[in-house]
Amino acid sequence: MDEENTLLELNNVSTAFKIEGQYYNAVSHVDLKVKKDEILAIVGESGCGKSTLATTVVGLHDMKTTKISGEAFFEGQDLLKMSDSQLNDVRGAKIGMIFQDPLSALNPLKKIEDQISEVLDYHTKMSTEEKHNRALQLLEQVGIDEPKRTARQFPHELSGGMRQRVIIAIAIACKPDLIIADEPTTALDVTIQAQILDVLRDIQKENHAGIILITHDLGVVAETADEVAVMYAGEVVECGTTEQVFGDPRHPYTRSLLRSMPQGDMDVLNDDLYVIQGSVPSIEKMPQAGDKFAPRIPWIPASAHEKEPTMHEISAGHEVRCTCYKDFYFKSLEVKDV
Ligand SMILES: Nc1ncnc2c1ncn2[C@@H]1O[C@H](COP(=O)(O)OP(=O)(O)OP(=O)(O)O)[C@@H](O)[C@H]1O
Repeated sequence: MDEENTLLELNNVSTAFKIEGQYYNAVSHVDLKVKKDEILAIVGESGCGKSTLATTVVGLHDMKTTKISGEAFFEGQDLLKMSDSQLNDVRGAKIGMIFQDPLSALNPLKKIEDQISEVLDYHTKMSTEEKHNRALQLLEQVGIDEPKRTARQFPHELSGGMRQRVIIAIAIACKPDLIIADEPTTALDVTIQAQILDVLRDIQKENHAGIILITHDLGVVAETADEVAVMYAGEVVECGTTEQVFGDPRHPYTRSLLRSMPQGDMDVLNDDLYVIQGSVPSIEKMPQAGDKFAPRIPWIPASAHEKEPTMHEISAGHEVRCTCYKDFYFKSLEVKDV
């Protein structure tokens, strides 16, 4: 791992929410690195803690009901120790954020240009003319055909894809070093999704930014990401390059996810789509110790799991949690073999 290129380094990050007087972990002991010029995808089913991890990094939790521990070094400073005003300076300037629902992220009462100017006002000393020119340049950069027209419009006058482009324009307005995109294409149809991903990739190349792309869409990951971290029940269960994780998936959860998508996990029979047994437990019901995925693969004997699962290096940079990957097999195959 090239330390000089590391933009963000998470060490042992945990986030717990207070529910009826008790704290429960939504994110547990996460170690991750995001490098310059790279897209790290965080994948997993709904409820695995992907968004919580992202909002933890940028300090968007109500600390009256949230406990956060660990370190998140960004350009040498621990984001988790920053005051609100320090975080306000970082968010929008050095870290840009793109969230799932572009309509709720935009102010319905303000014209697009004013919304872009707002972030420039907060973080730069640009003149009115400079801001105007920068807004048009940004709209062009994110692939809007008529920047002047769009600049004068309100969010409701734009299509979903256009709104998401505007959100990206706002997120990159100050040329952030890191962009966090949480399900940026989920609300969009497939053609528009591909265009938005192209925009993100272009920006990453042009600005040399690092991107954290949160998604449950493995197709998007395969096409876009350089590195992948698979999360289950608040933990990273497998990480590595996209080639490593998709080409040689090891953790039972990763293998199940890949097998549940068309053309996934080619080394196993794929004539029918696999359905992962059960669902992600709510945080109150999450197993507190042992392999959290074990209840969903009950045919694997308890002795295959570590009592306190740790990460194991399969090859340089490719890590998998728990030793159970060595004994895992798909139950449907067992049935077919009979
Ligand atoms: N503010 C909160 N208070 C209590 N529990 C929360 C809070 N935010 C999230 N959770 C719980 O934490 C767990 C992780 O949620 P999170 O949204 O991070 O998952 P996710 O993988 O991003 O899922 P999705 O794709 O649906 O957003 C879930 O069980 C969720 O219900």
